[in-house]
Amino acid sequence: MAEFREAGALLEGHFILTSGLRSPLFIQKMFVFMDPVRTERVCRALAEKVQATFGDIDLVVSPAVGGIIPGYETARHLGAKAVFVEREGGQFVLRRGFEIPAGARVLMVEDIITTGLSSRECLLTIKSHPGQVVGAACLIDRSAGKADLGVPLVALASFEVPAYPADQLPPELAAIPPVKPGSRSLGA
Ligand SMILES: O=P(O)(O)OC[C@H]1O[C@H](OP(=O)(O)OP(=O)(O)O)[C@H](O)[C@@H]1O
Ligand SMILES: O=C(O)c1cc(=O)[nH]c(=O)[nH]1
Ligand SMILES: [Mg+2]
Repeated sequence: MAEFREAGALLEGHFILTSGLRSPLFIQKMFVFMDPVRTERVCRALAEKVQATFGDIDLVVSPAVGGIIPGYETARHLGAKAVFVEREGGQFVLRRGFEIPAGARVLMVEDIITTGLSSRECLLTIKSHPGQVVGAACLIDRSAGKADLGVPLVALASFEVPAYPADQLPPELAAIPPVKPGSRSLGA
């Protein structure tokens, strides 16, 4: 978390998350990923945890946009290849000629997990291809382990961050105009 704090990535306000939930805290991971040296440090640490938990990995698959940089950098430290899925008509698909070879030991790498919805969508797409999903990894798990991905998850940091349905906002949050920083449902 110190790396995220030092990068100025811990933002306070009123945020609309990709799940539609509202939160007073947003982790702007791109403020970490804009610094290659910092990104190397956090992803090396994640790769060490992954290696110790799952063993060798052949291929990392990440959900665009946020997962692309940590997926690539974590793969580099694992000695693996890295590809990503991206949204086409709202669904994650493997485009650009990327393939998941049969027999490959596959790791899903996400930047941040809140509800786990994006990770589950990504895993569903991965499982529609050959390859063996051995688990998932993320830099920050905002659910403190509550999100169920259906595969084992390794998180570099894990803590519970408040998030509320839009119709159950505490008054101090309702008083702030909301912003939506993520890329889900952005138009063409
Ligand atoms: O666990 P969840 O409730 O799904 O929330 C976490 C997801 O939200 C963010 O992505 P977002 O769709 O906002 O777009 P981005 O990857 O372009 O930042 C983040 O990168 C995760 O993918
Ligand atoms: O849940 C999200 O959409 C989300 C939360 C967060 O802190 N950072 C982020 O990029 N996305
Ligand atoms: Mg994302």
